[in-house]
Amino acid sequence: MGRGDGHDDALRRWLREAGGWLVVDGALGTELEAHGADLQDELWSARCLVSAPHLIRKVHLDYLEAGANIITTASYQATLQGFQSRGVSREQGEALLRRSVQIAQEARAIFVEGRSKGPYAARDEKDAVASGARRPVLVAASVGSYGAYLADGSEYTGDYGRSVTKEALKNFHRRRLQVLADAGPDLIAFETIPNKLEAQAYAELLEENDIRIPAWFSFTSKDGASAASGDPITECAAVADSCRRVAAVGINCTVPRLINGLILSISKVTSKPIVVYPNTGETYVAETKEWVDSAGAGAGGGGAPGTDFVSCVGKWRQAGASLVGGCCRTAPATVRAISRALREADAADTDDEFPAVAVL
Ligand SMILES: C[S+](C)CC[C@H](N)C(=O)O
Ligand SMILES: N[C@@H](CCS)C(=O)O
Ligand SMILES: [Zn+2]
Repeated sequence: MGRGDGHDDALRRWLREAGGWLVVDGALGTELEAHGADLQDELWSARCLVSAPHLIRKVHLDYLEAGANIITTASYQATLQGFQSRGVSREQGEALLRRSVQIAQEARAIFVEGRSKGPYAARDEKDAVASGARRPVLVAASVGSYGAYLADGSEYTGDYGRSVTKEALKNFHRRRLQVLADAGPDLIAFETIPNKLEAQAYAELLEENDIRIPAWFSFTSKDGASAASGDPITECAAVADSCRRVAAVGINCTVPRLINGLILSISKVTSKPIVVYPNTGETYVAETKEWVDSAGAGAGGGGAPGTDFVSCVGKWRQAGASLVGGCCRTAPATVRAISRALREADAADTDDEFPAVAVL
């Protein structure tokens, strides 16, 4: 198992300073939708970079207030090629990518400013660290997979067809990745990766473009043993493990019941931190861009997404996850509950170390 030689140190340091775990935010796209944004569009959430940047900032802020340490930008489905097919020039497209990072940075600035003045402002730095009030607040630039750009749900199948080679994937992502990295995020989140080929393309791009911002690789799975394409999850995670630029490896937008087994499999091939942020367990129907419950019925559109999986967070932490959040259809309430569950898992751990002794 590879150990990073510097590129993953920042994330390990943030984790150490935070006491071992960090809370990732919840869904961005579906939460924008819950606030009334229309994502029935090939650009999906990236559409809001033009139509509703204020709403993106609000959702980021809601997650920070709910306890997220990491907010993920609205660039998941923002690609130069996607923008171009809508008549957006290359320059304007690059500006929108940079804007996605700026919006998250603005939300962080507003949050940090409020935190230092609010009623719970810690009296000094020592108090602040002890109370968790100074946990890091980080911006992760989202890079959605090629399948996200295709807008046909293929981030959940990994079926890109034979003509899509590793070189083609590298060419597709290269400039977008560079623009996002140059915008100065703290992390780069390669999300919803459905196959090994795309992970290999990302790993090579990180090296070739000398991207020094710590990245995480996060895969989707439908069966708990492999990435969505059928490539064994251990092989996919091994690609991430062997790239010194990758700071964490994990799973997102996958049903909660598969997460524990996937953490255990990933931990067999890497000692890098493990990130998990499942969806609510509903299924995405690409044709209608809607979510249905496991029985195939409509998932209730704007209804409050569940926080059901939160009872598993302690178990996931024990299995080896150190970054935990939510993906599609989760909400700030989910993140608040995750944050509480992680604190409780810590407390339970401490109780184990110092068992109560009735009689001395
Ligand atoms: C994470 S999925 C729900 C994003 C939307 C998808 N790429 C589509 O355009 O249909
Ligand atoms: N960060 C993205 C992931 C979609 S699978 C979002 O939450 O919209
Ligand atoms: Zn998702």
